[in-house]
Amino acid sequence: MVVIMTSDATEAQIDDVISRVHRAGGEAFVSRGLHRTIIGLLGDVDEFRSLNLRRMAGVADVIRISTPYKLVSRDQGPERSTVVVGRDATRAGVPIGPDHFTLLAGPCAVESLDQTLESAEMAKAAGATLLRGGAFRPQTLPYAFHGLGKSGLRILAEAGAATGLPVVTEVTEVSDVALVAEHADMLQIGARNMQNFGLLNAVGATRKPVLLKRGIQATIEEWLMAAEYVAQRGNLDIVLCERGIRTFESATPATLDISSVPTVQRLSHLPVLVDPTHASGRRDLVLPLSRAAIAAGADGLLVDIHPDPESALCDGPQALAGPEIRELAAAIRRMAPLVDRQTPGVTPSP
Ligand SMILES: O=C[C@H](O)[C@H](O)COP(=O)(O)O
Ligand SMILES: C=C(OP(=O)(O)O)C(=O)O
Repeated sequence: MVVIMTSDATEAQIDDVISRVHRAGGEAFVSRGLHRTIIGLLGDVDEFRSLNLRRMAGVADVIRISTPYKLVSRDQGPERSTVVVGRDATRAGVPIGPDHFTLLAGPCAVESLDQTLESAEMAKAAGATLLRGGAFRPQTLPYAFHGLGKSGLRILAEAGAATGLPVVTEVTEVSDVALVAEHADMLQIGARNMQNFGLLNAVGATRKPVLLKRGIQATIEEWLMAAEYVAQRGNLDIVLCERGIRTFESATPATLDISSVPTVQRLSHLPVLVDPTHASGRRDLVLPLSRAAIAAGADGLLVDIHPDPESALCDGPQALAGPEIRELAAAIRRMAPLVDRQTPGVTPSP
């Protein structure tokens, strides 16, 4: 069962609901998003029914939800959520949600200040409104480049500040969450950590938006359950990212599950992006997959770019450079309006 609070509910009204639930022997998990606060209830449903929660001040609705994930379920309201990244006293932030098409781009790995700055400028010129780059990088091969760590975070933040783009980066360890949250506007949980429950709890306890990639072998339900962990810790600012799943097909590292986009949007109110670069591992497939993602109704794209992919320390074959980025920008410019999306970073065609 979930309690949906009105958009103007006060802290005292939220506390009253929690106290009433506790007195009935239940547990209450408060989750806060941009437009709504939801309280997930755990305990005896019949007991909760007798509490008349719907009549309490600040309560908009009380809903019984049949899915195993409650706070991220679409059952709790018809509206899809918008998550705003990088909002503070001086910046309006970047929306990711049903009205926009948001491009996140940057180098798969932060390698140096020059490379990151150049990538950030390329990303911005292509209409990206968020800079994504890796400082802590999980890799199958222990001898591969694992990122610059803390200095990579500083470089990314500097490139973000220089270009005015809020930054998104992966966190792989619970012990690094506070450090990464200090430097980044959005915390990425990579595919390999989608079911690292300690990490999900830790990012859920921050006030930073979370980008949750689908696990390589995860079903949609497992993915949404992972999102529920983040929400249950209080953070409803979650954006999902489809990045392909492992199938018998070996032509690409993963098979992009494009049907997950409308499926997730039917099951959950959370925004969903598509990452065509990690799914395909090949630059020539990024544009066609991006077009498919836009047409399928994705809320945005996450793509790797690099000023000189041949010299990239990792994932060069999938990184877009100058001409491909311009093609991608043109495709977004043409296609996003056809699916009723605004593209704030994209300059309209003359
Ligand atoms: O996902 C991490 C990197 O981008 C890289 O593609 C991972 O390579 P791996 O599949 O060999 O770990
Ligand atoms: C490593 C990445 O992707 P994934 O976790 O989807 O493999 C990434 O986005 O940098």
